[in-house]
Amino acid sequence: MSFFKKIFSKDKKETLDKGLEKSKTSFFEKMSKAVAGKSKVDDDVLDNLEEVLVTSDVGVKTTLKVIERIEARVAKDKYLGTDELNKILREEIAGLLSETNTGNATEFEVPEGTKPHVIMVVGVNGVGKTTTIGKLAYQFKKQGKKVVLGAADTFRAAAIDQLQVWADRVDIPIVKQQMGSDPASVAFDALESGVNQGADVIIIDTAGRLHNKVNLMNELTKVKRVMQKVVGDAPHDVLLVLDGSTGQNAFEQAKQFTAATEVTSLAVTKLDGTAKGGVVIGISDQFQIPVKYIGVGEGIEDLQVFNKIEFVDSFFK
Ligand SMILES: Nc1nc2c(ncn2[C@@H]2O[C@H](COP(=O)(O)OP(=O)(O)OP(=O)(O)O)[C@@H](O)[C@H]2O)c(=O)[nH]1
Repeated sequence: MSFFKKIFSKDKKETLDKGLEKSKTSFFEKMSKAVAGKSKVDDDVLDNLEEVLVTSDVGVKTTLKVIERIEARVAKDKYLGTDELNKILREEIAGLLSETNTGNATEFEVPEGTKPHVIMVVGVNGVGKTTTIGKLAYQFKKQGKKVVLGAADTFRAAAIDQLQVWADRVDIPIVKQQMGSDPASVAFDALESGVNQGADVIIIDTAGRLHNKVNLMNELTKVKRVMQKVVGDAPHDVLLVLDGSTGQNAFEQAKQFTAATEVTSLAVTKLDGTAKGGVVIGISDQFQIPVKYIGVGEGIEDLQVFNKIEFVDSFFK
């Protein structure tokens, strides 16, 4: 491992540890109550643990799987001390998540052979969509890639303005039209401009109004169809951005969006400001779609590639 990589990994770990602080404090407080006065993991402790996991936003289905695994260990080991519970949780949750072949990445990367690589970003207003696009663009630019943004969230002027702010900050071109114009037309222009400029990555921001699923579906389908007139197999990635601080609501949004369009990856933001970080464990267990990125702060460097082992290590440390 190079010196640079070592430094980077340390920074990444520190940011992750700090970002998950609220979730961890809340989790460990609940855990110490759950095992108070007990030295052995018994049925009472397991009941309490179940409640801790559910109230930490891990989600009921995933919680039940974790409890089942711990029950199996209790049955096998006969005596399991409560002082070992964190370590066991860490092992069992890592084991559970490793059954899905996703969330193993350690670097921001664009697959070989798709140039331009087109990422269509979806998600409701306020979840951190624009910020995630900006941070992602910054990471790709840092790798020397040519990035172009497309402001196809034309529903609100603020969305276009905010994306412009990020384009300026990262110093990359943006393709936009007036508020209210056809999102598909903006996406078309952005792809055409990106292709002409020899872009490696084109990131398209889209509006996500959930109040009408049929409209949302139609709009996203149209944007995709029009993009394909320029780049036949676009979009290569449909990234759904979810606000981690909304806990179970993020689950609901994931369900609704995946029903409206084919989502290929997830970003879970705002994990730093919340005690609901456990939601990432449930989401990565329950959706067949990989969590690719997590937002652990407002700074430009605070979007991380999600790695389930690093995450679980940080969470249960
Ligand atoms: N603490 C924290 N704040 C974040 C993170 N990601 C985004 N935010 C903040 O969340 C707020 C909303 O982010 P935007 O990127 O504007 O959200 P959006 O989904 O694009 O919303 P609109 O532009 O309003 O449609 C901003 O204040 C961001 O700074 C994160 O990982 N951590």
